[in-house]
Amino acid sequence: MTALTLVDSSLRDGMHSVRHRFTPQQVAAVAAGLDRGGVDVIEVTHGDGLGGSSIQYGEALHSDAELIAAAVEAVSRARVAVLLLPGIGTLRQLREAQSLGASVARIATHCTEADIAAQQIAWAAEQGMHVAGFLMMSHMVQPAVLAEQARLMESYGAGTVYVVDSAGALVPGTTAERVAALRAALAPETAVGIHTHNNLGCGVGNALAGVAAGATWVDGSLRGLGASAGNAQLEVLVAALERSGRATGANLFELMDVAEEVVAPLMPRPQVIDRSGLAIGYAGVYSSFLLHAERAAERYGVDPRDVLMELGRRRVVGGQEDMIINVAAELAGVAA
Ligand SMILES: CC[C@H](O)CC(=O)C(=O)O
Ligand SMILES: [Mn+2]
Repeated sequence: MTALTLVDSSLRDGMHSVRHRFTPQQVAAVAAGLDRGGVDVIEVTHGDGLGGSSIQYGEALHSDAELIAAAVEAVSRARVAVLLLPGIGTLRQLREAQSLGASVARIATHCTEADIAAQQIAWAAEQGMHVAGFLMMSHMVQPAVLAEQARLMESYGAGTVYVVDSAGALVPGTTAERVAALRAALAPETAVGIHTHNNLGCGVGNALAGVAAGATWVDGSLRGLGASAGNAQLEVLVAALERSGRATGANLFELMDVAEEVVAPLMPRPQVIDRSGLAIGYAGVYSSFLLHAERAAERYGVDPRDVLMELGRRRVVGGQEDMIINVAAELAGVAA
């Protein structure tokens, strides 16, 4: 059985929860703990990836370069990964990250837009980085369609392709179908990854289902720290994997300690599934729609959950935020 690659996203997906305000000292403390805990890959960058710091996505307190350098310095065996979304981050920023010691490049696109990552994936693979293609909002397409997109990423040079449940809208069965479709479509030497969110309370369960279906790169965050309802809680995931007979190579007690003593004090609030997080997962829409939906709903006197549900039914994706006002107005029976 292929060994699992355990990936931590606390210092990247968790950035959304702390409004991109981690300091190099905090990054170093968390990364050192994850390294001691036996995590294989530690992802560090702005929540929206390299170059994400902006008025649009939220200004970070420190540059990606400072944070990557702090993580690289703090680890002795784990690899440091960076996220890049084509259109937000640039190859120049990826080159800088690599020169600072990042050796894994996670290149993310919407689940039907793998082709926009051809250049970035090919470049990073040529530089000798391990490239993980990240198919976001994977619940929005059927498994066969997702598998075609994964094959595109593989053809550009990705060594791993991920099913990414950005909205936390998958459940164990629909997760397993997608992972199995990728596993069947990709070459045996290409790994399949699983990145889950907890909006429907299935973060850890979906990761387990993904691993049972053939995923070998598996993501989590300490204490679940991540966007919206958070990610699969890494220390819980490790315990559950071990109890399901999959060795992780991690030191569980060390991870528990880092989660409790280092990460928990940095969290603005416990990572719970509140009604907003649950509505995002139930509707299957981008978590960034929430604020817009709440504002539009208030303006037109409707329930934001109804707005989110209708956006989900219409399969509205990032970039179509102007639809949110139209939907709220339509639900209120008035012109936008
Ligand atoms: C905006 C990037 C996004 O947070 C990537 C990710 O972790 C996801 O889609 O779940
Ligand atoms: Mn995520």
